[in-house]
Amino acid sequence: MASVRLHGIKKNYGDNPVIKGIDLDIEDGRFVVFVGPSGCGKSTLLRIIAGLEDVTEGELEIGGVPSLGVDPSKRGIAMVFQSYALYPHMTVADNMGFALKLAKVPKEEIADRVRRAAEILQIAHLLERKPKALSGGQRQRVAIGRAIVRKPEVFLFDEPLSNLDAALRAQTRVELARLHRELATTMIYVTHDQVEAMTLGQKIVVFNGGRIEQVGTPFELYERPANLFVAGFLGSPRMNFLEASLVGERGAIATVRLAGGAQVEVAADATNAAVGAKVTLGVRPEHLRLQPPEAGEGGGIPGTVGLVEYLGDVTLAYVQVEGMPEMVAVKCNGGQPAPAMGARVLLAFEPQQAYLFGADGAAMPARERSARIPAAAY
Ligand SMILES: Nc1ncnc2c1ncn2[C@@H]1O[C@H](COP(=O)(O)OP(=O)(O)OP(=O)(O)O)[C@@H](O)[C@H]1O
Repeated sequence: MASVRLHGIKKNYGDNPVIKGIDLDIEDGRFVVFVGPSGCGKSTLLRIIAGLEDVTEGELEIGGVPSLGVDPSKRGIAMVFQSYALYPHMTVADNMGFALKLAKVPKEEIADRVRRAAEILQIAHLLERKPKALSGGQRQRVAIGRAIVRKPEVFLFDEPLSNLDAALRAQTRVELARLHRELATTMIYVTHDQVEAMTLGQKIVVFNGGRIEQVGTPFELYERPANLFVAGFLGSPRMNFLEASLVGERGAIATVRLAGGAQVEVAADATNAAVGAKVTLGVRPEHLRLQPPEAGEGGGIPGTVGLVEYLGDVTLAYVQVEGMPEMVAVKCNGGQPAPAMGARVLLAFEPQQAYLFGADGAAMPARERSARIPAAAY
């Protein structure tokens, strides 16, 4: 097991800066997920840790040892790729033991380590098969087994589940979490799938454009996104954003006016923003309630139901906000009657469940929400 420390890491491909200064501490034994949109540099960073890419600038320590320039085979890491990269002419057992054979580990020990890894992954009955006689999920387990037998200090996973169908992805996700509990080894996992990130990561690192947007537990990132990017990245459908201007603030409750004219309250400390400042109101689809328009007393955002999607457990209603171009997504409990298309409604929400972002995209702090963060995560 080992910690991983990145300091001031930059990487250019020619004139193109793809990693723009990364500082990150990964504690020993943690499961850390790198997540972000395509092209944000997360795979490049993983490959830098693995020693498959040079850096332009910066420092890397694995287990407290400066590791840039150290040969990949000497870094104590094992990497599992999206393409399983198994040797087709070798049996599962030979595939799993191949790196040990190259390292001249005695035969009996190789057989022993392969057998133990195969038991952990429940593929002991497949050891004599060739890869072509395996399903995609089984091949992926062999690829993971090949990493386990090397007893690495750090596992690196680069989108290992993307070639599996949805059901198998879900099952393998659960197995990876179990594997991490059993081995208690540091694992760094790259994905663009927010469900994988939320379910596997003890710590999630959200990347965008070669930079880190936020680091936190799944709970922290979902409940307390630092900015518009993180707020919009995690959650499906994503958080609704509505342009607004600040009317005033009292006792950490801000009042904002939407471009369409509606005035609503948000639990946010807007004392650093001027009255009239442009802000963005953010509300997650599950925090909105559809009310009849005559319920207007308590305030709300008037609109018209433009589209209804019945998904079984939930129904999604998309509401066209009055006087604004935006459609707002609302998650309605599947047990409730579906709202009618074309119905006029008021969108209501609790001030504590909404967010306010300044003109620079940063979230304004909210005392009430912070209090809901549990002390110990995971
Ligand atoms: N060998 C290379 N030469 C030049 N540019 C590269 C090279 N490898 C990656 N890039 C560029 O670096 C950027 C980051 O790529 P990277 O693969 O790290 O992104 P990613 O976040 O992992 O995306 P994806 O999820 O699509 O794999 C991209 O713009 C990519 O085009």
